Amino acid sequence: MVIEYNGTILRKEVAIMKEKIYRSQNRAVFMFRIDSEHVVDATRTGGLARYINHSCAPNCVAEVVTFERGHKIIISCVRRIAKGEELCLDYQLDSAEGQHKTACHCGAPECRKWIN
Ligand SMILES: C[S@@+](CC[C@H](N)C(=O)[O-])C[C@H]1O[C@@H](n2cnc3c(N)ncnc32)[C@H](O)[C@@H]1O
Repeated sequence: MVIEYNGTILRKEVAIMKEKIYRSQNRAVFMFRIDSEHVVDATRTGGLARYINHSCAPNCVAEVVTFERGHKIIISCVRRIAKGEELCLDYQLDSAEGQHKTACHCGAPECRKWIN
């Protein structure tokens, strides 16, 4: 394990509402979808894991561990990581359209060009 993705677990509907509020406040939004019904909101309560960028050839993977009393998102490495190397994840975001697409700058030879 490298780090846990901390934050507040929200139902999907609440997360959608909160995201609108954060955007209206020009706040950067940090959210991680656990499953179709739950999201971890790290915008105000999260730790350093929220700053991990996307890569199409990541050195880390995020796994959702489900407990009786909730969920945890555990980030582990998938290969040896050199000192000073940036941690990165494949966000595996649903594909977006038009202006909602974000160009990927991961620089990997196998880059898919978009993060969503
Ligand atoms: C969870 S934040 C990652 C931390 C962010 N870079 C920061 O400085 O706060 C996710 C956002 O970072 C940017 N990002 C992350 N990985 C990227 C990539 N490979 N290419 C382009 N933008 C990326 C996108 O704007 C994305 O919505």
